[in-house]
Amino acid sequence: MLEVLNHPLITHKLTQMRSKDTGTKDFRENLDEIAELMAYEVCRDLPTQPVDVETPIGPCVGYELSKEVVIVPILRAGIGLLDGIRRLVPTAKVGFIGMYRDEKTLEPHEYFAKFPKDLDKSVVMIVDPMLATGGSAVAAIDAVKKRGANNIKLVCLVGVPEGVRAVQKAHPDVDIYLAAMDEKLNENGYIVPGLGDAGDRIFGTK
Ligand SMILES: O=P(O)(O)OC[C@H]1O[C@H](OP(=O)(O)OP(=O)(O)O)[C@H](O)[C@@H]1O
Ligand SMILES: O=c1cc[nH]c(=O)[nH]1
Ligand SMILES: [Mg+2]
Repeated sequence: MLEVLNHPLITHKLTQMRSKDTGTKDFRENLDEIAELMAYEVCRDLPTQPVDVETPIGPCVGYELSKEVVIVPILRAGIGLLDGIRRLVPTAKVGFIGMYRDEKTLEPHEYFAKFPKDLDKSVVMIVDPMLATGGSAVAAIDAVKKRGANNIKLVCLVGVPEGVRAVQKAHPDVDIYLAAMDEKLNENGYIVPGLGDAGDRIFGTK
């Protein structure tokens, strides 16, 4: 399943992020707001179970979330999506996977991994602003599957068809959510038009 949200509020904020004139503070704030808006859509099909509740007027059957949610940002840039999603799912647990892309080969390299227990019983949301070649996302999904995850959503801001195809080929069971689908990759593996290097723009490292 691939869902490209294309929501006017998200597109407006993403347009501000795309501008090369947008500084670190506004870039981060827009990303945080988009994460919250995306979370609302991504959570639409979370499983629920009936629960008996006594209101001040009488008994009723309500519904509560029946599975833990585990958010897994791909370090570094994925951190920019974490707080916005957690505002909507404050009980979510958080796992981390550190991944950098070799600038020449574009191959992902894992340098850190720490996950909560029971990934096999949870809905696992892997989050990263950029889905370029798809190498980092595929490797992150491999890592959580190795630890038992079987209900996985990949949440990215900007993707390209190459990256989506790579994830769908390696992990056809994973639902993919994008705020926008861009055109292509350039010769350096950057998304065109994209928004540049997300990690550098979030953390001011360029
Ligand atoms: O789809 P891919 O071709 O794998 O590229 C996407 C990855 O590249 C960026 O991370 P980067 O390696 O720049 O690390 P950073 O988050 O520390 O900046 C981005 O945040 C993704 O993780
Ligand atoms: O366009 C891109 C591609 C990979 N990583 C980024 O941060 N931006
Ligand atoms: Mg980067």
